[in-house]
Amino acid sequence: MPLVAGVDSSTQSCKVVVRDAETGALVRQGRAPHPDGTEVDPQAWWNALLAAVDAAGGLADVAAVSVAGQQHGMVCLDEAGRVVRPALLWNDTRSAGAARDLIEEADADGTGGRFWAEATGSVPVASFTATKLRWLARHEPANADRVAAVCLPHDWLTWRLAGAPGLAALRTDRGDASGTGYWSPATGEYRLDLLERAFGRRLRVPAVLGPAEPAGVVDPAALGGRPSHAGTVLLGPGTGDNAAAALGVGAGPGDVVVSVGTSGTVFAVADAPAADPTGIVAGFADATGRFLPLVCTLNAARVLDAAAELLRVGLDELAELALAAPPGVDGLVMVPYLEGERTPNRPLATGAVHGLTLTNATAAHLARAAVEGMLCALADGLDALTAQGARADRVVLIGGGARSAAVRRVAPQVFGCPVVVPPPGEYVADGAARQAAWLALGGAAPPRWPLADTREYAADPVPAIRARYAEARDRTVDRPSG
Ligand SMILES: Nc1ncnc2c1ncn2[C@@H]1O[C@H](COP(=O)(O)OP(=O)(O)O)[C@@H](O)[C@H]1O
Ligand SMILES: O=C(CO)[C@@H](O)[C@H](O)COP(=O)(O)O
Repeated sequence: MPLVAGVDSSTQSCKVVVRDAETGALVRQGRAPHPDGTEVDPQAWWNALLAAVDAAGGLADVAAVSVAGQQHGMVCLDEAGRVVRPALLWNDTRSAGAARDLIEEADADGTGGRFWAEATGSVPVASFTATKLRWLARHEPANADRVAAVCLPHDWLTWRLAGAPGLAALRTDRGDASGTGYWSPATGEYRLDLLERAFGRRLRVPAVLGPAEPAGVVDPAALGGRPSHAGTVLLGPGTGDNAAAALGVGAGPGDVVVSVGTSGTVFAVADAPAADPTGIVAGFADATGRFLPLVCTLNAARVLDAAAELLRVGLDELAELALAAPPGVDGLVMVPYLEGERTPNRPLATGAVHGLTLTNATAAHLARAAVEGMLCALADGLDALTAQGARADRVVLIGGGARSAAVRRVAPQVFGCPVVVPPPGEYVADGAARQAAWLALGGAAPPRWPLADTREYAADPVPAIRARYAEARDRTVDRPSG
């Protein structure tokens, strides 16, 4: 029974699972926190990875390991492989102006969105790596001059596990490459002309591997003296966290996955690439050789964290409170743009509460307004995804926020379709482990791992919730600058 490991280096923490490669049975797991903030020294991710590996009982008995990670983050390396500056994360909005410039520069007659969607599958917003490179070139020229290579969080961690053997050894996969803004899911090729357009010159980028192509082997020295496997430990190509989650839950036709993590994401596996010129749906690639049209919001689980903090309750109590208020919250609406927003593209927006009255000024109403508002933003994403051709027979709900009983029960009312919730787990790390198992066992497809004990939540849709939300969303103003 070979064992494999999967890593999820996500925004808030690093999670490691060790599973049986053939059956998928969970053997052990561990986690370690990441620092707060939207720019992070990658060394903190490496330290957390080692701590999570230790908490998961080490890698001495695993045959292969794959790393999945938060998408888009800009990790810049100099010629010697040193990190040039802290990485700018997917939720750092300082490059919103750069995104706007890149779109405007693409075409004078206002069709820049179409240009980018056709070239890279997506229209750049501040999350995308290309916009961060433009920001760096314009705002930190001395740092920009030192950059020799750019890669993503999961690429860098995979490279560190391989012993950081020189820039030529950097590897990535289709899923994460598709979030850079300079790789085309449709052609499977880099668009280094677009990287040059963003940054002013070309940079070394990681080679893009196929779904089960090894990225190398783990360097025992990289693990800092921890016991290592007697044989070699294969390194998988890894992938972005959403592509890994699709693999982790085994998303099939008719499944739309909704992840309520730091980001809120709505995505499906597709046979053809997407190219949405409005930029609402990002046309990513998946981790099996197919495609992953995806909508991402900046505000998801942390909206619940903020509401709990505001009401001075824990997350379970917040859910109880929310479920004590009526659907539609007697007219109270929360527009949850606490970090600005990416979908819709409103980087300067702030959150707002609309419709406060003496009737609905209670803790329970506010708790439910937070849950409904966060889910309505995701429901807008679900509409956009189905408008692009995705079939939504059911929603598979995952991420830390899916642990909330209120999120699980309110979701079918807002989404208007049944919601399937797998047991609480680390589905991104599981997807990475399943990729590692694919490498370890070989074959044309990843091993079949059953998704046991899912629970279905059904409820009559309450269209008034979304109607009121849409009205409040469009009345929510941007933050004054300065
Ligand atoms: N019972 C719960 N109710 C609501 N939110 C929860 C609950 N448990 C965890 N969370 C939230 O889940 C989030 C972390 O989710 P996770 O999917 O691990 O995020 P990420 O992968 O982006 O780091 C945290 O913001 C945390 O507060
Ligand atoms: O930017 C995106 C997707 O485009 C985010 O989904 C990031 O990949 C961060 O993921 P989490 O840490 O929230 O899982």
